[in-house]
Amino acid sequence: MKKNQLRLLERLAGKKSHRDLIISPEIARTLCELSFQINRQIGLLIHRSGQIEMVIVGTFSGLMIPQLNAIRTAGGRLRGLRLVHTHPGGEDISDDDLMDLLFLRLDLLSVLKITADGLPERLYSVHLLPADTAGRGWTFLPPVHPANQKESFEDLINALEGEFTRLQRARTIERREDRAILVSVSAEAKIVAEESLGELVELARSDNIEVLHTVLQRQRHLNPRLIVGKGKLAEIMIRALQLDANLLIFDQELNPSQIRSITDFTDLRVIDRTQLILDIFAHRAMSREGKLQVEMAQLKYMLPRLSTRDDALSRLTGGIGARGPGETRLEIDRRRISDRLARLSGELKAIASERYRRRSKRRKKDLPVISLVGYTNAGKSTLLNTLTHSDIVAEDKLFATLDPTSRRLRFPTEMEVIITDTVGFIRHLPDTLLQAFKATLEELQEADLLVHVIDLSNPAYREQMAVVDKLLNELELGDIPCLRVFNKIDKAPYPVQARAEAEKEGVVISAIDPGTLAPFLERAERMMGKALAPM
Ligand SMILES: Nc1nc2c(ncn2[C@@H]2O[C@H](COP(=O)(O)OP(=O)(O)OP(=O)(O)O)[C@@H](O)[C@H]2O)c(=O)[nH]1
Ligand SMILES: [Mg+2]
Repeated sequence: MKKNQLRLLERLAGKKSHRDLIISPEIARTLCELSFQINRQIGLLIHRSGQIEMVIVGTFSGLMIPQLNAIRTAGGRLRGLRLVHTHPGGEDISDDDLMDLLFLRLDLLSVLKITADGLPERLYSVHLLPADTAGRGWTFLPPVHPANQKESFEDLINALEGEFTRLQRARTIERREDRAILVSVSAEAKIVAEESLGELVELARSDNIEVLHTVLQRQRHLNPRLIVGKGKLAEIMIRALQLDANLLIFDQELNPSQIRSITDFTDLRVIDRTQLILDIFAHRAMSREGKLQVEMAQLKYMLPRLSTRDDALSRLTGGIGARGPGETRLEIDRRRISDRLARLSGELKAIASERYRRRSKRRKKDLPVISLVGYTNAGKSTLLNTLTHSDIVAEDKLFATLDPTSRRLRFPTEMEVIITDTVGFIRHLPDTLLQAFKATLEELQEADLLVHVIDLSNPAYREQMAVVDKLLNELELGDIPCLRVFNKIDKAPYPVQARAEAEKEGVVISAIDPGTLAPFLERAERMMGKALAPM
């Protein structure tokens, strides 16, 4: 580039364009002339006030827009910046341009086409819409010659911002909650993917997150970098903007580089299923042990993700300072986390041995133990409450119970047992969580009888049973006698069939109705008797 060209460019950077026009005709002309001479795209980022914030020189066919975080915004839903750039190649708005508009939430994006003698030919513009029309979240303005702009740009932007705000205000009654779009990208069968996404919705609700929209994308091959294709991601971003979402939750576990590349495109917080479950656990844990276990799981999840040098991480962790000069800060954090993990593991061991001591005491009294296990929300706590007239927390939320609770139970025949309630299982249970809760779950090995509670009213109850059976095996509990209890018969869609089916494998109850529990008590007692009989 020649010196005088460079000087012209530099001078552009200090200029102010007309605030009521997309671009001043004189500036458009200079831009076209220069772009024509150097045969590269040139772009201007113009603030809503008209101030030119940045001049970007690209290649013949492309323009790299740097991170915009540092540039002041105009305080609205849109970014307060418009991009006007030349296309020396002569094409109008391209797909890449559209992506920039969407991902950067620009006020507007324009392309200046250049004539054969290097003058402005037409200005092509596109902007986002507050609500989809004809299935699209953006619209094109009629092309005009820059010297012939009739419409007020300021009026256009004010109207757009006004509409965004109005729609959002109408939608937003309660603003304290997180507002999320849930995304599943899966190669699994449709029904499996749907069930899993449905469960993700329940998980989000259980964590007090408002679910605004769900996206199910089935793909045979997952995009390794972004998981979803770029076009799909763009669509999601528009929805997020229109619905005023602040959180994106993926049903699939995201690896560090995926989180990073997705957050490169958006300022939404991005988390995955595992983090959501960890978050629920973090909110629910009551006992000291539970809290330590959850913290351990969270740190373990975070550790491998610390190697990404990206502020995505600080969004991911909501606090841990990830960015520093070079790797130094990260290294320290990493070490600090390792230290903390070591301390946690020590404390947890101490608690476990204390529990072991208590347990041996209980053993001396020789009360047999029944442990309730099962998928989350199956009705374990409800059953324990009904059986023992207690009122431990049982609610229609996933993972209502985290801390194990024990109660005494007297059978009709006077046999006395201890009955314990445990944390529920779920498909894709994060491994870090399973590891962290292993100590508590190992207590299940002391059980004389496992009672596997199943929610018969859930269409996916067969899969849920399989998930629980698999986890029980993994925890080496497969050898303990197990009674299947099919619960919620009152709510089952086809009760007669369901009952016939279930009674082949276990007993059928409705935990909210004490009158239905007799077959369960009888069978449990018989199995206990057998289990306790001397060999
Ligand atoms: N209709 C009906 N609802 C039930 C029955 N048993 C439990 N529920 C409801 O199902 C929901 C979950 O019950 P919980 O007892 O909390 O389930 P849980 O297995 O302890 O769940 P987590 O602790 O989250 O793993 C609650 O809203 C219960 O009222 C039943 O037999 N019939
Ligand atoms: Mg429970």
